[in-house]
Amino acid sequence: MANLEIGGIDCRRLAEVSGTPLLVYDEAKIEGQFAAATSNFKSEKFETEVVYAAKAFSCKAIFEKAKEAGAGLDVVSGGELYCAQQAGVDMKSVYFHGNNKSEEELRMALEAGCGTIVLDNRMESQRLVNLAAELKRPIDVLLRVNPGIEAHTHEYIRTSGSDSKFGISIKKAEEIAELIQPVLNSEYVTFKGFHSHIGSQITETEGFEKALEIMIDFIREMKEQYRITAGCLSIGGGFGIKYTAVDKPIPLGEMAEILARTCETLIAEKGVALKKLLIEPGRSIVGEAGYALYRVGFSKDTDSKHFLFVDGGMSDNIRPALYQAEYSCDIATRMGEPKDKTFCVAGKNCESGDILIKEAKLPSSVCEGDLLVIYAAGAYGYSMASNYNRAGRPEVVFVKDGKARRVLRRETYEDQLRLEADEQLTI
Ligand SMILES: Cc1ncc(COP(=O)(O)O)c(C=O)c1O
Ligand SMILES: N[C@@H](CCCC[NH3+])C(=O)O
Repeated sequence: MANLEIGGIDCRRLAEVSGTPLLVYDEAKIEGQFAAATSNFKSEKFETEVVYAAKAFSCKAIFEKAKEAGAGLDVVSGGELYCAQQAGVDMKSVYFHGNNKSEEELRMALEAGCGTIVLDNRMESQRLVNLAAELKRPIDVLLRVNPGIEAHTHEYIRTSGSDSKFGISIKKAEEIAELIQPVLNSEYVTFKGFHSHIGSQITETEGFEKALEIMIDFIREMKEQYRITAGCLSIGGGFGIKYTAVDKPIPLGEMAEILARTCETLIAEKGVALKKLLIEPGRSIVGEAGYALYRVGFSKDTDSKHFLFVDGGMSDNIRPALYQAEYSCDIATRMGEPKDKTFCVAGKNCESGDILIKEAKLPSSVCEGDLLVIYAAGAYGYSMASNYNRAGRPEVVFVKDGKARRVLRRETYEDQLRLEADEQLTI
């Protein structure tokens, strides 16, 4: 009976030291993914930049890894921006996204010296121009447009259909040109180009190639029809990873290379001068590097199911309940044993939908006290975790070369009570 090792460390030891549920990141895998993206996303025709999408997993330690890899940072809230500041990220490399940034967040970005705001709509464009003038702070902008591509992924994580809440439909060229006008007249805000993002967990190149073509045609149209020059294009993130044997993603490095080459061909064909191309991977950087370790508790048989309960659940990984997302798992303390029984792996949250894996083949010898590992748990698990049932968020450790470091400590009952208040409000 063997135990799973991550980064040269026995899982049982990790669980003994840190407790469970525990999120373990193999640092070498994170570094490998950053390197695959940055080294393959290169061109002699234009500048390139890899921007890590913080929403996939954010904490100071991962922001530091992005910085070391020479990647920029995509943030979508004051909270992510603040964390980036505290991690010592170069604010010039920060791209601030979001469809409804508050005035407070826009001020914060301007005051922090954030490099680029990715504008979403007309109201935001005018608001930013006014605020930048008031604060006398320079800032670059990209405008998010919606190329209208239906990506092959779950409907909740598609972002680019014509009714998406993000960006402005590419069909509304005149409206887009009008929206950019105040920026072009602004002393402080500089229009750099366009952004598009077609969805997430996309495993084929086709959607991205299509998006590139549509966006490059659009850049040409804006130049010819409206004399608006967009030197910069971000094609967003969304590169898929392998959750189960069904997923056959294109490796991130290959994807990055294909996008750079496709863009070179397209700009040559269409006679478009592009200064810079960006990608914004999130999931593909951290997803497969993350291992969720749970302690097995009780088990029970119902009419048609063998339930195996673990000490976490939808409060640390909402994805199965929210998107019917599928994962693969093992009993980390029984590696190599025959997987001869089908279990339904369920969490401990008070919700029937709190199922992590509907049908998992595992050794029938599994018993209370064993450890269960869910693979590819590094993206959108911790970042979408909640305190449902006052479950505390798990501890997070980074492991590498037989060494482990805690990067986020376990959330305690006391941490939660710190938010309690009993103050009379002056209304
Ligand atoms: C604008 C934008 N960029 C990047 C990403 C990162 O996506 P992913 O984690 O799928 O790479 C997202 C999320 O889907 C996004 O909305
Ligand atoms: N949170 C989603 C992806 C949304 C990406 C953000 N636009 C997931 O877990 O798959």
